Amino acid sequence: MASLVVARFLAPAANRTLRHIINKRSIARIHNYARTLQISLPDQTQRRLYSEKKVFERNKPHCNVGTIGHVDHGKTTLTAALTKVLADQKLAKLRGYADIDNAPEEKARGITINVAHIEYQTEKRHYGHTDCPGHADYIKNMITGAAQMDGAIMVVAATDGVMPQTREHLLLAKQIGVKHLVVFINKVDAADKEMVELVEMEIRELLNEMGFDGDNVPIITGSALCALEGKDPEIGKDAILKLLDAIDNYIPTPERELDKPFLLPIEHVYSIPGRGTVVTGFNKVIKSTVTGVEMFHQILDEAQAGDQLGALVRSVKREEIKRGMVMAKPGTVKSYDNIETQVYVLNKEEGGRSKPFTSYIQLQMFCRTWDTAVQVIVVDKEMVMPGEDSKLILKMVKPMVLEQGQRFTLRDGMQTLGTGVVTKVLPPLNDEERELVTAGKKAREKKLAKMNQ
Ligand SMILES: Nc1nc2c(ncn2[C@@H]2O[C@H](COP(=O)(O)OP(=O)(O)OP(=O)(O)O)[C@@H](O)[C@H]2O)c(=O)[nH]1
Ligand SMILES: [Mg+2]
Repeated sequence: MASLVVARFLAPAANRTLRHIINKRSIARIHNYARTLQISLPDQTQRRLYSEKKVFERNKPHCNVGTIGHVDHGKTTLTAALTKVLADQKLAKLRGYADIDNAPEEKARGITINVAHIEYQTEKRHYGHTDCPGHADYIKNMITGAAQMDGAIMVVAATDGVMPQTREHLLLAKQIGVKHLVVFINKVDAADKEMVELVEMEIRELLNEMGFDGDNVPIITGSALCALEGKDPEIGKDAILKLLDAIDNYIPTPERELDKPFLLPIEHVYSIPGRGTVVTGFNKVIKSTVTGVEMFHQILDEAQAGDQLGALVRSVKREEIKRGMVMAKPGTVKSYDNIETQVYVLNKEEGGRSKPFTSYIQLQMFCRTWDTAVQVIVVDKEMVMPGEDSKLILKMVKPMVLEQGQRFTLRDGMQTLGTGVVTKVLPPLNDEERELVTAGKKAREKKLAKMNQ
């Protein structure tokens, strides 16, 4: 029966009617049928599908980058400008500013709230680009966005220079594991030359201070707005081309760990394919099968580590899956609620708190795409001062999928408190400990007072 369907699908592949009805879904279906039946599609059909750009062609290395930096410095404008300049070379589809910041609240407030994923290519590589929000209220989204980057594009407006989230984003990116970055000094149309030079010096100093190679990180100056509006090519289009060149050459193509078991932190619920995959997290294990994989709405023959993957999963309701869960090969991941960590606590200048803290402070822990409340136990000392590196035990309100060596961020309300790495997983919390972790503030204080008597 199934083969009949395929035969019907393929036979008229050469005629125009089919070309019109070919859409993403029918192509996926054709591919999946073909795969299930272990037949290869005729060349002609393959070519047709590819020529319609509906199937992802893995003919260049893939690299994940993205824009970070202080609010209003021009990250989204730059993202749009990158697609514009590359669209002229047929290496991208133009994505306008309003198309990237497309949520009603983003439009109304003129700021980015959610990260946006964009794709483009250069001659050298295929890029997934994540445009992050700069506003301090949306650092949470920035952390998730940056966690996917192999390299970052730090945007600094020449009119403002280094601002609080310039520092905070740099520090977070570094701690999350983004080792390489290039800098774009934007809005040079609105600043004089001296100002631009000063800002460049300031950035190099900051980069060195934060442990990046400040003397050698490429810094490109230009105007994203001019590039987007097709004005003043010297600071517009040419600057964007220079930036792309710096990205191509300064951010190395990452070595992907292709031999490790499949693991996909879920960012959006949508759909993806694979075989025998499990969606897990939040104490809940859902078994399912991945029936198709795609990247940027194009079908993949095969997904790899590092892809911006979309997976179609069979018979799982949308409401059952949430951001923060992970998809993984059965039996390869575990969740924990008690861990030992090494944490660097930010000082005030780095956007951290000004006062020390002691055991039993409740914080929010951010990791991959999830976040959860944790209770902190300070080990080996009374209290932790801002700017200190400390061993902390974190007791989590709910078990989360994690592993030793994993990096995370700790936040206290709207403030980033520190960043760290999981050094050891500890035995699960007992009932008493769990009660203390999940209790409200008053009940916790009461319990602690009793314990100390
Ligand atoms: N003069 C000038 N203005 C620019 C330039 N690039 C961006 N802008 C303006 O700066 C403002 C902020 O730009 P966005 O691209 O939204 O900034 P952003 O960094 O994405 O902001 P958030 O995502 O909210 O942090 C907009 O009004 C842009 O038009 C530029 O090169 N020159
Ligand atoms: Mg933006």
